[in-house]
Amino acid sequence: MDRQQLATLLECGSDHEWTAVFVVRNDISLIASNTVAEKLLVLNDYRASNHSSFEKEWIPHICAAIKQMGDSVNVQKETISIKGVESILYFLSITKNVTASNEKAQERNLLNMIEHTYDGLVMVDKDGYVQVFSQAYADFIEINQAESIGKHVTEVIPNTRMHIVAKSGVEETAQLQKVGNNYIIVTRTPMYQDEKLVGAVGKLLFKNIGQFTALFRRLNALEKEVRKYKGEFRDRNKASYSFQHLIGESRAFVDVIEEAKKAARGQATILLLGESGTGKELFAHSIHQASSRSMGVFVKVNCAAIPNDLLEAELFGYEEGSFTGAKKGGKLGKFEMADGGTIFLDEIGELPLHMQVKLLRVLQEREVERVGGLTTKSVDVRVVAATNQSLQTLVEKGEFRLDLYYRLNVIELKIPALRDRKADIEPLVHFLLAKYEAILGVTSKGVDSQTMHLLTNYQFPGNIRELENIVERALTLMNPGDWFTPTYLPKELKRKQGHCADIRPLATQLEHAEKEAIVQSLKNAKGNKSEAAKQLGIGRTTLYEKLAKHQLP
Ligand SMILES: Nc1ncnc2c1ncn2[C@@H]1O[C@H](COP(=O)(O)OP(=O)(O)OP(=O)(O)O)[C@@H](O)[C@H]1O
Repeated sequence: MDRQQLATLLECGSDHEWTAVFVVRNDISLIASNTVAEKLLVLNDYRASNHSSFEKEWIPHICAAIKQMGDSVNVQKETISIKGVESILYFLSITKNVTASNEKAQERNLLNMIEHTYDGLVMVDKDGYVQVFSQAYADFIEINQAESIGKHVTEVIPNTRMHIVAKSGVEETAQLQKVGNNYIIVTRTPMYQDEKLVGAVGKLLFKNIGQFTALFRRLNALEKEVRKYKGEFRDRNKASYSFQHLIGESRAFVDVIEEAKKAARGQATILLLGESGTGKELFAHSIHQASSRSMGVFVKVNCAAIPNDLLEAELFGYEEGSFTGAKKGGKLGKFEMADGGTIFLDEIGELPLHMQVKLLRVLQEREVERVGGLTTKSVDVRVVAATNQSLQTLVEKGEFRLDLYYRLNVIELKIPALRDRKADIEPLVHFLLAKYEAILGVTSKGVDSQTMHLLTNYQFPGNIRELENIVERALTLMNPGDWFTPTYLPKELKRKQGHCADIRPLATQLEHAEKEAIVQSLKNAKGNKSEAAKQLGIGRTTLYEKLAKHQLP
């Protein structure tokens, strides 16, 4: 074998399986393949050895090093003659262990990940000895990372409980731990392998309590904000009245209140009928408050106030991008908002026909479909509807669907007009007077009998709303502390009842007439008091007394 052949032999082998050849001549020379040289980097050391120590010490040493790398090795020895010189060839047939090297690579990746992902991480075995310690953690507590491995964790981390968790198997979440002058927040999790406790992993969540407090404050602020919005939503969508706010003692009124209280107990749809201003909305609020849904929201929809093309989106909501101008994230419809509560559909007679069909479906299926949506959502809502129109007439005219009318009219409550329950007028006037005195910050002596008489006999086409306006107007025009006299009633009301002049108490009118007569007679007598007394047919002393009484000069 010449040098060239030997060189080829030395460098043979593939990536996964390669052969290292060592040639020992005359006890002193050594040649190894480059592959082995690169891998073991100890070639020069072999060169210095002799044949006997090479075989006894270095071959086992090289084999051990190869095995430690996870590969397997097989040694063969052959005696050959190279250019007449006897030499010994050692063939090391090395097989790379792919699995082992993959595992090594995975381990390296994992450690790499730990270094880059976690702020601080420590892993101990079941006896509390450190197996892994991330650089960030080491930097934070100012220790040498490499030196920490293998030490007992209590020697590395002050006030640690890692060794306790590794023994107890009980997780400790978000615990405060003092490190130097700082408080840190850590989580210690026991580690199991084949259901056996093998150690624990500790994670540093916050490097100082300040970070945690800042996060905690932020969370608190967000929570407050959510509570505020929830509160605002509930405030805007809550029933503000209950039956005790409804004033009236007439038989007709008391009867309808009783019916409404019974209806409130169930879940059936209620239709409130009555002229405008009779208190239908107040009834709807009160029914919700007296029902089992009182903890839920009360959502009011005025069907007459919403433009036709917006009505569907308003009632059932819409999905994002369902039309130009649709809000990002879509919008909740009133039915969804009222889930668990009551929806009050005021002026239901104004609902356009195409929407009546959709409403009918919701009432039947108890499901809503958002505009632009592909799915339906079930809602648990009680419906209370109201109208001042005759739905039957609308049905006859083809403006209201008969099927919807029946769906709504499960329980019908008719609220009588104020003129049909005159006994309610007086208590209502007193109630409204007190209400508006408080609102306007004024006081009055009360309502005189003439005014009450006029009010009781008035027809009130606008019902209680009209009475409310009359009382507010009077209190605004009156001097503080005055009586509510007919002077402060609207002319229209007095005219309709043939009441042409203000009627004031007789004594007041007599006083006023006396003062007028005195002023007139003094004018006629050009200030001569004796002459004026003569004209008036009274004595001078009496005239002087009356001048003083009326504070005339
Ligand atoms: N029984 C009552 N006691 C006290 N106030 C009442 C009573 N009924 C009605 N009101 C008052 O009268 C006004 C009109 O009532 P409400 O709005 O409930 O009437 P409505 O029948 O719903 O009217 P519309 O048909 O015009 O919507 C409200 O300010 C309400 O507070």
